[in-house]
Amino acid sequence: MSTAPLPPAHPVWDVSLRKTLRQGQSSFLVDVAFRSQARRVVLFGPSGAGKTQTLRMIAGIAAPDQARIAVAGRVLCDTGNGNGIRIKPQERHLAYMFQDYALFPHLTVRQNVAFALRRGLLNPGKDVASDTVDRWISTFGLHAIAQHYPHQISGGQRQRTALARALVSEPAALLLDEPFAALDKGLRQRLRDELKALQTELRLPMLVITHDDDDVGSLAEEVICLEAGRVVRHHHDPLDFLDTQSQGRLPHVAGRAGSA
Ligand SMILES: Nc1ncnc2c1ncn2[C@@H]1O[C@H](COP(=O)(O)OP(=O)(O)OP(=O)(O)O)[C@@H](O)[C@H]1O
Repeated sequence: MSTAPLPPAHPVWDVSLRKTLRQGQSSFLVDVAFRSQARRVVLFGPSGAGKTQTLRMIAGIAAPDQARIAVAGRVLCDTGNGNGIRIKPQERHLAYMFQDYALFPHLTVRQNVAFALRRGLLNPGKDVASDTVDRWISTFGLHAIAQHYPHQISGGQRQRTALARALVSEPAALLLDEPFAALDKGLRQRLRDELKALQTELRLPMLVITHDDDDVGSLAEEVICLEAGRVVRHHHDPLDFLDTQSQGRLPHVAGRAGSA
């Protein structure tokens, strides 16, 4: 008897959202929908395509006009369901890493990492005891700089601190906005490899925004291309995406190799 695996009950990413952004006389419509079973998905598109706005609505820090958003089987927002579901950002259990990392400048590396575990309104103390914080400080090799402030550390160390801070609360998924944009080329590739290895170990769903092909090549299982606020292509194979990109860069495209 054949034992074909059952299809998974829920897609990892089930996103359908709409929002009109208005500024003065101009407006911009974000109308994005995609479903994916992949754990490492890249949202790719030129500047102004609507990538950050999409991520902000998934995270719950921007409110869509209409949406149904479910991540890893949990419905986070459903405006079409009776009174509607809009889970608060802090209750979505998603970690969001901003383009500029948004570390707290007046807190040390250790305090920044511990921030998500604070109770009440007080910032964590400099020597806050926590096995979880220790684990992430150690995973990202931050021991030597744990008592430094963000302005005293390098770009790569800032990025690692931001990732440690994102992971310390054991999120259900990781949302990363241009995680490597602020780094130089060599460091970028090293941190991509580290991030991929970590994601593979944790099996944590990860949605990454980028307009860098190399991020796609290193990280993506699937690629969703956004232009002018909409999904224009969904590549289930990142090699297809890279192929399309390289064809687009050729001065004269005579047809794909192997095609008639
Ligand atoms: N509050 C707002 N009011 C009106 N338009 C806005 C507002 N915020 C963003 N936009 C517009 O929405 C569009 C999408 O912006 P978004 O930041 O999502 O782009 P992006 O794809 O992330 O670009 P980048 O790669 O440069 O970060 C842009 O054209 C931007 O000007």
